[in-house]
Amino acid sequence: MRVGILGGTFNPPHLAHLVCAQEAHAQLGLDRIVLMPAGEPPHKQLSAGDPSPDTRYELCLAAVRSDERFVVSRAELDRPGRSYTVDTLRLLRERDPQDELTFIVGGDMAASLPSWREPEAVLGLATLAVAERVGAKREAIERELAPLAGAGRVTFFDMPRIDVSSSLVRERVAAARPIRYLVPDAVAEAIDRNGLYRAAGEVTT
Ligand SMILES: Nc1ncnc2c1ncn2[C@@H]1O[C@H](COP(=O)(O)OP(=O)(O)OP(=O)(O)O)[C@@H](O)[C@H]1O
Ligand SMILES: O=C(O)c1ccc[n+]([C@@H]2O[C@H](COP(=O)([O-])O)[C@@H](O)[C@H]2O)c1
Repeated sequence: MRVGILGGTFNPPHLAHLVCAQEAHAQLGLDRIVLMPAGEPPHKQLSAGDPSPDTRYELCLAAVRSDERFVVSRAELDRPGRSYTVDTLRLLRERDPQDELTFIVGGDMAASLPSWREPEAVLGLATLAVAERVGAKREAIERELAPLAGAGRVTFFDMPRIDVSSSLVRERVAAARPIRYLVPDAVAEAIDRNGLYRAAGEVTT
């Protein structure tokens, strides 16, 4: 099976995550997309008031509920410590050695691959599929990744530019502005029902 993995903090999942995954699914001929919420994001600091990993998992489930192309994995939530992608890919490879793995990232994340844990091992385990996103230029990303062994396993796909981020959604909720259409309805309902993001958290990077 050709499996695409969209890793993220999903704090919360939004429209651009789903469009990104959908375009990878369609353009790269993937059979299934796995949303992989990070238990402890390797490069991001969550703030104290942020929802728990389990709540972010529930938000991901709500986001993909009625779409049979998507599943949500608990692999990184059930593993203690920082959620390094290389560990996740090794686990998936061990579980299903026949699967062909594609790790999907937004262009902004792709350029940072050299600073990830064992970036060359990541490229040995999976194809890296990069969505082109505002501010992320293909040539700049290729230049950044060229020195890595396995750079030939980086592929690009197009997605409509969607200037939505989890930070934007959080800021809008904190400012009592509507988030309908920026996130799936079930996610907006869960955010509302659980009173998430009402107090502005410290900005994460
Ligand atoms: N608008 C977008 N267009 C394309 N890719 C995106 C977009 N938003 C997020 N992604 C990609 O989705 C993956 C998971 O992102 P993440 O969960 O960190 O969301 P985020 O919106 O970037 O979060 P935050 O605003 O909190 O930094 C990353 O690979 C990221 O590059
Ligand atoms: O493994 C690493 O060193 C590493 C460093 C930065 C990001 N990642 C992964 O990239 C994905 C997107 O990251 P983020 O910070 O946008 O949620 C997510 O699955 C992270 O675990 C992984």
